[in-house]
Amino acid sequence: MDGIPFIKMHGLGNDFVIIESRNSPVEINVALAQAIANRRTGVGCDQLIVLESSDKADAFMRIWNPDGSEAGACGNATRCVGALLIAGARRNEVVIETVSGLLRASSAPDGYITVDMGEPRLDWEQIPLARAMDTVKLDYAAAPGIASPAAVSMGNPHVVFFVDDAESVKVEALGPAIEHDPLFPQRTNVSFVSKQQDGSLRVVVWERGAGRTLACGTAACATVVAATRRGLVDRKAVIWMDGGRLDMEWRESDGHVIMTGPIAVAFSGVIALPPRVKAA
Ligand SMILES: N[C@H](CCC[C@H](N)C(=O)O)C(=O)O
Repeated sequence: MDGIPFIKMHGLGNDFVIIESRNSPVEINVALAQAIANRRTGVGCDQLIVLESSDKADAFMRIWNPDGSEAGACGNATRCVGALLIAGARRNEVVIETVSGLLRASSAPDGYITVDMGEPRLDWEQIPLARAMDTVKLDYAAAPGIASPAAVSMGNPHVVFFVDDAESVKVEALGPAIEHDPLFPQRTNVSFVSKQQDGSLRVVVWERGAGRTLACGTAACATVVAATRRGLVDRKAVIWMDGGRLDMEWRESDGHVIMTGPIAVAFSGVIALPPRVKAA
């Protein structure tokens, strides 16, 4: 039976099916992406990642959400792909091309991976928003006490709400309405953030096209940028997501957002394709 080999990896529980398509191209379409990502009838993942050939990087990383939409960035997956490419290339740093630009991944102590996620996009048209607004504090309210968020793009749209207690936000109730609000023409990822006693930031995420996830790397990037712009942190932050910790910096020297965190391999396998049934 025909099949597509894959490896399942995750970063803090944000999990990915990764398909190698650089040598023998694998044709993925919306229906196949949805089928693979389906947690009941497929392999199941938060994003499907397809590695394609690139003439300016070690690989081009294509990112599919479980709803079949393509995403412009995926921080935790970039760490996982970085680890795979570093192992294969026997180098400590690799370059990954995405639709949003070139990202550099490098090995860090304790088997962690550091990714330079590039510069945030901060203009309302770059998020994008449907109308001109100050992205430090949007003129937008989602619910009582859930208002005036910041907006940041890391190559994908993020809206960041600062709240008293992120863990008490009803994410599944609020997430879909915010994701689909007409203010966000390309929908948006949604983060709820609260500052903790020790100065770290607790972040709970509703992802565009994926729903609630245990972690989201680009949300962590958007959060450190938004929190710095709002005066809550000074460019560096320890971010605690449901799945664990990310160490973040919005670097002053070049304005790039740097993320460091763990990755893990779960298993590998083959996605079985339906037998080619010949028409009678
Ligand atoms: N899990 C990913 C984000 C996926 C973003 C995707 N949901 C979108 O439509 O932008 C991360 O670690 O950054």
